[in-house]
Amino acid sequence: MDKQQRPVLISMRGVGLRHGLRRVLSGVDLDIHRGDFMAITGPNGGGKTSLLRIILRLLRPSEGEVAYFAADGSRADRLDVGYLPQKNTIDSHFPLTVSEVVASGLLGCRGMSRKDVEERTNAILRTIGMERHASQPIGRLSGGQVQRSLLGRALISEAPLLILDEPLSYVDKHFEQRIYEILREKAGNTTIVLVSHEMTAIAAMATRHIIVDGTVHVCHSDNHRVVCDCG
Ligand SMILES: Nc1ncnc2c1ncn2[C@@H]1O[C@H](COP(=O)(O)OP(=O)(O)OP(=O)(O)O)[C@@H](O)[C@H]1O
Repeated sequence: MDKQQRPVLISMRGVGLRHGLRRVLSGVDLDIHRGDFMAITGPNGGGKTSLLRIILRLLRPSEGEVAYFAADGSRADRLDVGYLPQKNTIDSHFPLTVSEVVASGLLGCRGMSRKDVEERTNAILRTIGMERHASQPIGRLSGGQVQRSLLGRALISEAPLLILDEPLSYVDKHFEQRIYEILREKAGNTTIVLVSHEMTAIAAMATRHIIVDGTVHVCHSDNHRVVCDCG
């Protein structure tokens, strides 16, 4: 279905962000439609993570409005979302196992039995290739293994919206290919918003491309390929 016909999921109008005197984002007008695969790139410090955090309502914009919409077009208070943050916010001293970190992605899901949670967790551990590390404390993992675990946490609820901030960070080339497979499987039936500096493979999968450098530049051409950050 053409993007114009798909219902809007998230709408941003006149959104801006300041940190103290420093202006990070201004004049952001952006609609994210159901089923979009939106690839976001841009220079370091351009405001990509800030934009995602505003979309997630983890950060309040200094001006403008962010609205969520249900499938029938009515306003929604919240969205079910799987989120992979750019920065690993897990305290390495916190006594959590890989399984527990992955399963924590189900905390907002009601009505699941312990067995359901266990089965879903085991399935995701296989998806991210971390079955052998299931009982290992998260603090004793490599950077790439933590990243896989956090991706598992984002995927486990099978939320209709997936927001991934630099999912390719720390992972090896083999798992990078696995991430592309996962994204191909999800694309179409999940709305994906993904930030990356590595666009070669992702740009070919994405249905929309934007560059964030203090504001949002939407690339309209169907054949557009984002091959490098704008400088
Ligand atoms: N909590 C904060 N307090 C003050 N300034 C901040 C804060 N968080 C981010 N910034 C500033 O906001 C700007 C945008 O940061 P952001 O992390 O959104 O950029 P980015 O495009 O994701 O960068 P990168 O590509 O390096 O990950 C940067 O100049 C950063 O220093």
